[in-house]
Amino acid sequence: MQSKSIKAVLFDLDGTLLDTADDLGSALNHVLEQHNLPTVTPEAYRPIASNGAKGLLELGFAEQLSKFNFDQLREQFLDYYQNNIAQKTSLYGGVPALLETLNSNNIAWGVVTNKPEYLTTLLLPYFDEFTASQIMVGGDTLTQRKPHPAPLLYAAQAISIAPEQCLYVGDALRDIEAGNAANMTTVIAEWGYIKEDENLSLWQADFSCKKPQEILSFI
Ligand SMILES: O=C(O)COP(=O)(O)O
Repeated sequence: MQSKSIKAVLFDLDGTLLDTADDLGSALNHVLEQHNLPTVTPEAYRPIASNGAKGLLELGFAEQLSKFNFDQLREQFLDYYQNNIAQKTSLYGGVPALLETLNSNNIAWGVVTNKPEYLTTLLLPYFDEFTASQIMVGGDTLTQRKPHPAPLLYAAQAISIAPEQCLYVGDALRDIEAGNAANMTTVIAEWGYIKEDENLSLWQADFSCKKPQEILSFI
């Protein structure tokens, strides 16, 4: 590994390190079934999976949404998800090897997600790889969440690495906006939940990768 100025890698979680879409989709379909509405296919929910409970409920309920109490739907969704959080979720191929290489080269790494902290704390222990993570910042750890840079700046400070020496890797525009605003080097995780017609060149990321291992070339 070449020695450049990058000393830490911070990652988005859903759609970047973990493929959580099918457990999120199951939670959505459970709520839809409870209300006798048609369920949603993986092809439809996967590109939305990074948008959390709100984005998925908006997709599934569409124009029916206004007929329901949104907070109640969200609670049903989160209850089901919490109780079934790691049924189908897995690390993306190449992620374990990437994290292993970071560990063996003493590159600090951690997670900055918009997923609520209680769910993230519940999910990460299902995967031994996260024991080496040095920081976890959830969507409600601070009052601001991505695309605001505050969670990223907080993570960098917690691991005592200057933001300019951090990479931030994510699969959503809000990840790249947050990373750029935090003065980090930003990388698009193209293997994540990105719509087919998305024009990634408009995101203004520093780099874009098709596979997790490619991230090592920036370090
Ligand atoms: O659950 C969410 O809201 C999205 O989570 P992410 O930031 O890890 O993509």
